[in-house]
Amino acid sequence: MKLKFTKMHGAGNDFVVIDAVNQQVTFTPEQWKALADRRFGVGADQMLVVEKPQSDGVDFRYRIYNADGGEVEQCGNGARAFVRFVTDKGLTDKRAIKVETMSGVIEPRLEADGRITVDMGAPILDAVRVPFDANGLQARAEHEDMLWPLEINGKTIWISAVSMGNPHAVQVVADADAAPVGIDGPVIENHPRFPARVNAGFMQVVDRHAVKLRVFERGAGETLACGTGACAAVVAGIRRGLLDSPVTVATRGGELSIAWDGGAAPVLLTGPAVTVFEGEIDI
Ligand SMILES: N[C@H](CCC[C@H](N)C(=O)O)C(=O)O
Repeated sequence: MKLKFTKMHGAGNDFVVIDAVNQQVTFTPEQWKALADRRFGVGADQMLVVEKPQSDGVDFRYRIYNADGGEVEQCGNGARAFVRFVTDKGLTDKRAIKVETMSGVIEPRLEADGRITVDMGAPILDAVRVPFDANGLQARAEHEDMLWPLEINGKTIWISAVSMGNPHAVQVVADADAAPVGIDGPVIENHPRFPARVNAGFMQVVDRHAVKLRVFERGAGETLACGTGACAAVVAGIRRGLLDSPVTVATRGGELSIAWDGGAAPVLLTGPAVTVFEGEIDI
């Protein structure tokens, strides 16, 4: 079939965005993987599929597929690209849009300055719901947080387990640029204590309102930015007593801003969303 798509990115985390309101899209994981391939396909970290809503009181549904073809629960940078897409395509004239995802309804908003703020909902900190198997592990309390030991490549790392609808393992490192993201990232991603696998965050604290972050993403490898990863890292940093809201997150692809008042308060993610080109592909 001929598939129309829009290539977009949010701080360098890049997407193939598809209007499934006006075209029928039912692909296999192999087809999603082929679309994401940077040599034989269009190339992207994730594919975002915009559909009519299934629930009342919601404007759209959007589905997220990783480069490995697997469907996942949430994508923070993708939520911003979604807003830019439906606005620019004239699929809505709203500026605050209710969109349902696999992990629930979120409400991204197009700001007057063109940036987009997404209410990502409250973080999930109960290990079982991340999901993280903590059985038999001895946690280390730090401020409000619980740090868990993981055996990785012959060493023990201490991680915060946080879900933003999707699972994250966040560790603090002295130097994000020097962190062994390519070596430890895949081992963390596939660690048996994360039954749904996990996104691995490497956070360097710059000051109480700024961090540098690299994320080895589940199903995509290291990306230039990870929106839910930035949310999870800031939540972990605030709970560890290392950060105060709001926090500027410097990623390799650009800056994100995260605000969180703690507890059951929502995490607010603000950042850019850019359309790169329109395309069509036979798939
Ligand atoms: N790799 C993630 C999905 C994309 C998240 C990321 N691109 C973001 O901006 O939040 C996962 O498997 O949970």
